[in-house]
Amino acid sequence: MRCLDLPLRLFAPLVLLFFPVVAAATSSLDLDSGWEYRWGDSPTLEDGTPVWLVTDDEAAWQAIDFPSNPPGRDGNHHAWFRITLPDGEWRDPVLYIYSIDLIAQAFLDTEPIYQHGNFDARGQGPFIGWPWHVISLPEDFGGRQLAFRVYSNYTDIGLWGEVRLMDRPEFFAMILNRSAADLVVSAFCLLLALLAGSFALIHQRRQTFAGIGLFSLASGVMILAETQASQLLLATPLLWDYLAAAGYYALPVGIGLLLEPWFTNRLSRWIRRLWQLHLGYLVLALGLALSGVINLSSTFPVFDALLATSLPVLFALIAGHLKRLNGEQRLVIAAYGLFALLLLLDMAVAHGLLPWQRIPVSLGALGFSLAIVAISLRHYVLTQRELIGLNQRLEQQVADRTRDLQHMVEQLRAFSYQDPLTGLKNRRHFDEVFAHEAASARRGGALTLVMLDIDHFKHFNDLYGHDAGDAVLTATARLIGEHFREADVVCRLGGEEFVVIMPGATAQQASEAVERLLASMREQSFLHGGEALGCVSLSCGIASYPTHADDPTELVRLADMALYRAKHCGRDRSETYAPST
Ligand SMILES: Nc1nc2c(ncn2[C@@H]2O[C@H](COP(=O)(O)OP(=O)(O)OP(=O)(O)O)[C@@H](O)[C@H]2O)c(=O)[nH]1
Repeated sequence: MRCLDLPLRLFAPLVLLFFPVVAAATSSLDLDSGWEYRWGDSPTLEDGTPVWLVTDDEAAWQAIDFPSNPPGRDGNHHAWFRITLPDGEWRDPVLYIYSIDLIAQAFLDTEPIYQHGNFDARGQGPFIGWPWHVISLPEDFGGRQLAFRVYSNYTDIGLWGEVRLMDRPEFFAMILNRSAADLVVSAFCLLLALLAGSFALIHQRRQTFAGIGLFSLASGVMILAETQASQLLLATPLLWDYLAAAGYYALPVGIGLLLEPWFTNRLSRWIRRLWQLHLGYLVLALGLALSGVINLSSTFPVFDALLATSLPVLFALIAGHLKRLNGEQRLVIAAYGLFALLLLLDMAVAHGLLPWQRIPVSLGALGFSLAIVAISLRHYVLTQRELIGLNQRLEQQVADRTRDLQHMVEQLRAFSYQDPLTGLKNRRHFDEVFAHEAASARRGGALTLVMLDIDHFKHFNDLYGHDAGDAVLTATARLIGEHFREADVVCRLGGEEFVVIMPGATAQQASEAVERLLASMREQSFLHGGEALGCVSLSCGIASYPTHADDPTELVRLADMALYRAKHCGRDRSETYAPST
């Protein structure tokens, strides 16, 4: 789990496609042959120089290709490795090592030149992380002996991964080039984690988003922590290893959270148990390591064994139920399958089951994140389409409702101008139409107003009752309407009083119409409930513009005066306004 780069032969084309910067070339020399090892720890001379660096006990040293895990460990926690450095032309040379299990001292001939970790009096010390190392060398190192004193109570002992001679600028370029892709992937995963985490807080499918969020966070943190450039950002190797462990251990928890709701009872219970087991291990292992009970390094092999078991179990469990899942869910499982495969390969390299090579674990994380993003984008497009459809339906509904509302408003408006008993227009309508006709008459034209009032209506009501009075009002209104022109506007002013606006009519024309109406009234026999109601008469007052008034608005008052005169003169008659009245 300590290596994240690419097995170049397999993945180089893919990586070049995504991350061309990774392919920058470096010239360097791998020290992967010519080593010797010796089990145990060297005694020291009085000045502290290890005896094994100065004595010539050649038989005690054994040849080994790479300074790691020599045969016959037999419970040994100490080993020494040495090599005679080759000649070469270097400018500011360094020795790059990735990495050391677990702590070590380096000597050039007898001179101590580097130390990783602290050795106590017994030559032991705690795990302080798995960083890469860069050891400065003098330019004349050719032919000199480089030796490592190593302590490890871990499964591996010695140097690990790569041991390479190079110039310092090339070393920096290599670190940056190797890290660029991982930094991008890590940022991508962390961004996805942030988005999924936010959705988990507000969305209904909380567990799904929590699973995606945790998985992305775990991958992002793990990749960032294992990226070689992280050590340049913050030289705290143990902290980075804790973060890498936390991310690594949390991966199966995240995927378990995501997968659990996709399956039914029994299967989902098994998935829950698996992720809970991993969560338990995460808390226990990191808790014990942080509290100093165990070394963080010792938690990795146990987790690797746990994951190597739980991964096949998980895939075996879900394999038979894939048909029930939809395409998106299968895509997520396929992406996780690829990621899991890379994790297992990386694990195999870390435990020496496969030769040293860089496994593109970050590519697995990228694939998973891209699958999630692709699914999210698809959902976004579908939601957008639904929204557009919904919007159109909504607009249609709003248009329908607006039309209904307008119709209602028109109806209400009509009602507000109508007298409900007689069906004639009411006083409000009269006021508006009269104002309009008066203005129009003022611009040139005649206008006549006729006021009509039923005679002794109070008495009538008293005699026949209010309902009979209503029937007479309705019949009278109809009769009035029948005796005037289309252009005339008949309104009920209130009570038993009516008015007729006659645009363009003279007083004479109005008088003739009124006389015909009065004659009809006299002949009209009113009925109510089958009962004859006797005669009802009308009194009328007429005033005309410009004959009787300088201003048309005067007509209301003048017609009213004429009506008063008609009443006064005995009712059942019509009077035209005369100035003397
Ligand atoms: N049935 C009925 N009666 C109404 C209505 N509106 C007003 N009235 C009655 O009409 C009568 C009007 O009486 P008055 O103003 O004294 O006039 P009148 O009795 O007709 O006397 P003159 O106008 O002088 O001939 C009152 O008794 C009102 O109650 C209505 O909508 N229906």
